[in-house]
Order: sequence, then structure tokens, then C-alpha cells
Amino acid sequence: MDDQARPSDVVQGVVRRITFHDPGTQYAVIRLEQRPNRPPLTVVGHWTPLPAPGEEIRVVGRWALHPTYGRQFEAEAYQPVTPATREGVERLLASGIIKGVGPATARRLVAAFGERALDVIASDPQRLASVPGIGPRKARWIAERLHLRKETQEALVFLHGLGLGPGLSRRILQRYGTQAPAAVRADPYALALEVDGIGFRRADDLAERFQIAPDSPRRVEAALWHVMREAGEEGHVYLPREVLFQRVRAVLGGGRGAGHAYPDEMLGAALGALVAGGQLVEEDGAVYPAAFHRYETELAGRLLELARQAYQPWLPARLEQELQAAQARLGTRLAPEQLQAVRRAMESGLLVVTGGPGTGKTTLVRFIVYLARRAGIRVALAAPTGRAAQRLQEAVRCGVPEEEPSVQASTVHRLLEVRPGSSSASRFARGPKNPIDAELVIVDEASMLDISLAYHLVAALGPESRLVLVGDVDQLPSVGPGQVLRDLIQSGVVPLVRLVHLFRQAARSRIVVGAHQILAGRSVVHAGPSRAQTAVRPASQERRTAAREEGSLRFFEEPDPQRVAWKVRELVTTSIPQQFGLRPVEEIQVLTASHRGPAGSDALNRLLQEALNPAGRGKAELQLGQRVVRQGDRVMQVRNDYQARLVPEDGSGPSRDGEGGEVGVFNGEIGTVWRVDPDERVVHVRFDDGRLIEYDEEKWHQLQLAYAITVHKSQGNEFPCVVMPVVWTMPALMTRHLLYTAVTRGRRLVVLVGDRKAVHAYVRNASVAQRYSMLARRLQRIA
Ligand SMILES: Nc1ncnc2c1ncn2[C@@H]1O[C@H](COP(=O)(O)OP(=O)(O)OP(=O)(O)O)[C@@H](O)[C@H]1O
Repeated sequence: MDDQARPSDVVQGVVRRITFHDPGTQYAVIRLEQRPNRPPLTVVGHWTPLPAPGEEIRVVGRWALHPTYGRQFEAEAYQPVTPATREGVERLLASGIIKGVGPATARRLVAAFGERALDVIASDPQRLASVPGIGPRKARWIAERLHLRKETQEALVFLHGLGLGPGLSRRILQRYGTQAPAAVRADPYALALEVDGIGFRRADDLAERFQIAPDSPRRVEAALWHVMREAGEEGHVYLPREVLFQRVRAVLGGGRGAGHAYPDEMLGAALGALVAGGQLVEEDGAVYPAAFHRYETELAGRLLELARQAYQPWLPARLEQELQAAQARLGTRLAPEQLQAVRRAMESGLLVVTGGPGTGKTTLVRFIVYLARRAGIRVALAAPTGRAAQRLQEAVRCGVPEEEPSVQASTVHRLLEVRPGSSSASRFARGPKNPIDAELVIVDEASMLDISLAYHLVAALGPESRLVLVGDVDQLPSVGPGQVLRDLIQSGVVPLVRLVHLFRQAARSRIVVGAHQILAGRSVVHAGPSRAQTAVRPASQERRTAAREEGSLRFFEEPDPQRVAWKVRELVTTSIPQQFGLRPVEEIQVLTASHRGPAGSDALNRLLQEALNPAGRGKAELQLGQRVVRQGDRVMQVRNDYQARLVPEDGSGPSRDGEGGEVGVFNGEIGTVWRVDPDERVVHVRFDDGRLIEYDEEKWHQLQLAYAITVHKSQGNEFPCVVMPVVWTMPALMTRHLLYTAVTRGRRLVVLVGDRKAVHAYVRNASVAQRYSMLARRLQRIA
């Protein structure tokens, strides 16, 4: 809902009853009796602390119309109204707001001090001890509780006055307690560092209210940190000092900072302060967030150690024998490069394998697993996403005789065992002191490993453990910072096998062939065929089967972006389901280069949600910010949440400690909205691996509709069908690698819709976005 659109209002009354209260989220529905002679009303919101029945409160908020419950007031902040009469004071004290004080004590307190009872408690609590039944300890306790309650309420009113919404205010209060007003006043920029959801801009607005000068050192430091954080989001592990300063100047000079000078000395001093404080590290003119610096240096060191380790599970002659036997057993003759990779995987502490689609990576992994087990080596298989792990598991199993035991594949996060409710410093149970229980760890889709996950993975390998990283270096790099696979390959100092041969079986897929063409700079759509020929058209049963096996790549020409969007909608809702028997929501994925524009994922999500999952009777929905989420929607998690709440299947409510085994939900995971509860204002999402996760108001920003997602976010996933609008967008996005990544996400059918010239532009642009990462050079330096 657009909160800015509705004016703030105030209501006042006595709490008659609490109709509903969730202690976890502090969401409550309260019945409020207004005086004089006005009808009671319903007030909903998050209350810290929860007012008690009998208490009189003043509530700031907005009127809203609930589809089922009608007109109600949505609270943003409230303040108790100090009662002025004996009855009021007694009612308040008896209401249960102070543990251990009930009606009897309340009566005695009022009998002793009359309507001044609250003042006495606040200013002279020793006097309470004179009341029968109240000793000095209880007197202190009553005074403290009342004081704390008052401070909490005042803090919330203060934060609300600064224009901070209830969610943010609660997070600030959680961080600073009742000291929040003092903390915010003293250093609003600290909020940008310490409170999720507050960025530099908002902190800067607050600072302006408190008249903190635009060239104050704290502002400069905050801008530095902000720029480093943004750089991380763009994928950089560090920034060169001069790039950092340039960006910081742009940030500082915006808004209220215009007209001020920010000389190098000033920025250098701020940088020095952050380095001294341990937040940043500077090495040879490269500025890192301290954690990334540690990840990069330790990762490089540990990888080289691995690369230097040598093993000999079998004598050479026996290894060759085993290789022969395995090929016979698994029914495949390995190509020379595959054979070389298997040998190295058995004998080296580290191996990197890269190759495009259909070059035999999975087959290779199947052999490595098979032989490792023959040699009695304990193997663990992992991939960065749940879907990729599932696929890996199936692929490795395929062709292996039934009687051979199978190896489980898991996500890398699961392999590292995410700790419930963990902070970022200790989010995994597996680490140097408690290594992964395997002697050979194989990670597929390794292009998706960012610097942090790669570090944690490598740090969690036991002293006798080997690592095989398998991936396709031509895919887009990881969503998180770094380009680990690319750096490893570029360093030239780690054992590497490049698979380049496209196997005949795979070459029957137009998708695979098309992907290789894109990479080689050849366009997949050629001048000549008319619209009708290139369009998806009714297919015979025979053609349907063929497409399923071989992978089909189609192009539909439509230069106008608006019409592209409508065409995508038509293909997803009608043509493809009819002609290929694919289910729109579960099997067809729309991928876009960008969120923006008429054929960007935001617009397409609105269009597709309307078409595939429209509002309907009995279908619960909730307004999340500007969007509606309703039961049955496809959604995606858009950041890592190590504290996600797993909902047990027996419906006993969310478990906070991850009793269900695995906790956490990660950037890029896709699921379906299972349940929407408009009263409790929570959404349950069933992820594709079966986990059910609860989202309350504080976590809504982690969810996006996923009928259409960006290619970046699609990495590691594969879909039976991919539909991609190919339109003109930001030049930096229009690259061959992006189109290649999109096309390789489709298994049976890929349909490109758009402008032929735009497709050519993508294919021609071979540039790879530069990421600041020193891993390759570091590896070379210490090798
Ligand atoms: N040595 C081989 N001889 C013959 N066919 C092979 C060989 N290795 C792999 N293939 C076949 O080539 C095809 C692609 O192999 P595989 O699935 O292992 O490649 P991949 O690199 O994992 O591909 P993708 O990334 O698309 O999953 C499969 O049909 C596989 O059976």
C-alpha cells in the first residue's frame, strides 16, 4: 500500500480487549473504546510494548478498509495517556502491564497515594514500601517496569516523528533499546551501518534534521562505507582508491552536500578512520571491506595448498585398469580430455573443470564419483542452488547400475550446515574446527560461487580433502561479489581441464548448438525466414516428442517492446501450453535482461500475474508495498536469509530454531505462495525443494514475483521452457554472456521474442563486465 498517499490521523481511547496477538511479530488486533459516546473501533498494528486492557492510549496511524473486516485503523505508533482520575490509575495498574501487580496491589497503591500513585512510583519509589505487601524489592521492580515501558513508548513516538515507519522503528529499537533516541541523535549515520533497511540517504536525511554538517567526518565515513557496500552489490571485492574517492565524492556532493568541497585529504582521513576501526582494509591502493580481504587472502592461500597436494589412491597401472572397467560398467567411452580430468581428480588436491553445455561435465562427474567410491574415498556432491543440486543428483545416478549405492547431492549451504539464527560471522557449523565429513568434495555450477561462499567452503575442507570445481566460465559471474571460477582459470596456477568437445548426443539440441553459436559470436536468428516460419506454431505429436528430446530454440520477431510483452504473455498462457503440453506456472520461465521497461521483469510480472493467477473469490492476498501477493503466486527469494523461519508441516506455527533440520533461504530460490493470512499478515512460501518458510512484514522485501526473473537471478536454475524478450536495454546488459546464460537455462524449449537487431547486438557484444577482484593475481603472486 502506498503509505504516503493516505494522511496520518490520531485516535484515542481505552483498550477494551486484545482480539489477537502474535508474540513473535508483536502484531495485534485491538478493540478500542472511544469516549465520549463514540462507537468502539478496531486498531491493528505492531505494538511494542503491547498496551493492556484498561489502558488509555493515543494512537497515530491511518484509516484503511479491510476487505473482510471493513474500516479499521492501522497503528504506526502510540502513547499511553496518563490517567488523571483514581479509577483510571487503578485500572491501569491492575491491567497487568507490570508483572506481579494485580487488582489487589493496584487497589492498595491507589488507596495510599490516590491519583498521584503513578507520580509517586516514578519519582519516589521508596515510598511504595510503606504499602502493605510491597517490600523494597518489589517497589524497585514496579518503578523500573513502569519507567521502561514509558521509555519504550517515548522512543517509538520519537522515531515515528522522524518519519520512520513501524517496521524500521522496531528494528532500531531492537538494536539500541530505549537508548534509540539518544543513539539516533548522536550518530544517525551509525544506523546505516547497523540497521538493516536504513541506507546512507535516509541516514543523511536524519542527520540534516539534527544539523550535522555536510562535511562532518562521520558523513564522509558513512558515504565511504555506503559506496563500498554498493560496490559489493555490483560484484566487486575491492575498489581501487581513486575509483572509491570518485564515487564517494559523487555521493557526498548530492542533495544537501552540493557546493561543498571534498578534497582528497578529507576522504583519506575518513578512510584512515575506517581502516583503524577495522571495517576496511587497504592494500596497495585497493580498498576492501575487511571481511572480503580476509576471504580473498585466505582463499588464495588455501586453494594453493590444495593444488599442491598429491594423492595416489591406486598405482598407475591399477588406475588405468579401473578406468577401463568403469567405462565398460557405465557404458561410455570417455574422451581423452575427460579421461585426463578423471585422473587428475583422483590424484590432485584441487581440480577445476570448465566447459559449455553438452561438453560432458556431468558424465565426467559421474565417473569421478564412481571411481572415488571404488577407491574407498568418501564423496560429497554440492551445487550452489537447490535445483542444481537436485539435477546433479539425478544426473550422477543416471546410467549407474542399480545396485551401486547413490551419493546424495546437496546445496553448498546445506553441506556447510547453516546454523539457525546465526550472525554473519559464524553462519556455518562446518569450518576449520569441524570440517565437512568427506575426502572429496565436488561442486557443480561453480561459476556461481562468490568470494564468501568459496571461502567458507574451502575453509571447511578437512586436511585430507580434495576439491573438484565444475562449471562453465562463460556463464555470468556469481550474483555475490567476486568471480572465483574465472580468477582460478585466469591465474594459470591451478590444475585445469577445459572440455571443448560437443558430444553428438548434445549436438542434437538446438538449444545447446545455439548457445555455442552465441558464444562464438554467431547470431542464432538469421535473416530470411518470415515471421510465420520462426514463430511457435502448432506441432504434430511427432514434432512435440522430438522437441522434448532435442531441445528446440525458436525466435519470434516483434520489434515493438510493448507488443513483445503481450506476445510473451500470449506464449506463456496459451501457445506454449497448448503446443508443447507445458504448464505455465511450473514449467515455463520468463527471463529478462532487466527489471525495467515495458518488457522488463517488473512489467511482465504484473502482466503474467494478472493472466495466470488473477484475484478470485476465496483466494487470499496481501498488499506488500506496491505489489499484491496472492495464494498460488510464483515468487523468488532475493537475498540470503540465514534466519528464515521454517514452518512445521503440522501447522503448529513457525519454528524459530530450525528444528526441521535445515534453515535459511537463499538468494535466487524460487517457490510458490502456499498460504496468505491477511489477519496475521504473514505469507507462507513453499520452495521447490519442499521447505515451507514464513514471511512476516519485516521479511516481505525479500520476496519478489517470479513469473519473470532477470537472467542474473536465474543462474544455477534450469527450466523445461524459457521465454526471453530480447529488447534494447542498458548497453552494459546487452552482452553475449547474458544471452548465453539465458539460453542455457532452457532444457526443452527456448523462445526468444523481440527485435532481430537486438539479438545481433547481444551476440556482437563480447564484453565481460569487469569486477574488481585480486584473486587471480594473488594466486600468481604466492604460487
Ligand atoms: N565420452 C562421451 N562419449 C559419448 N557421449 C558422451 C560422452 N560424454 C558425454 N556424452 C554425452 O553428451 C551429452 C552431454 O554430456 P553431459 O550431460 O555430461 O554434458 P554437460 O557438460 O554436463 O552438459 P550440460 O551442462 O548441458 O548439463 C550427453 O548426452 C552425454 O551422454
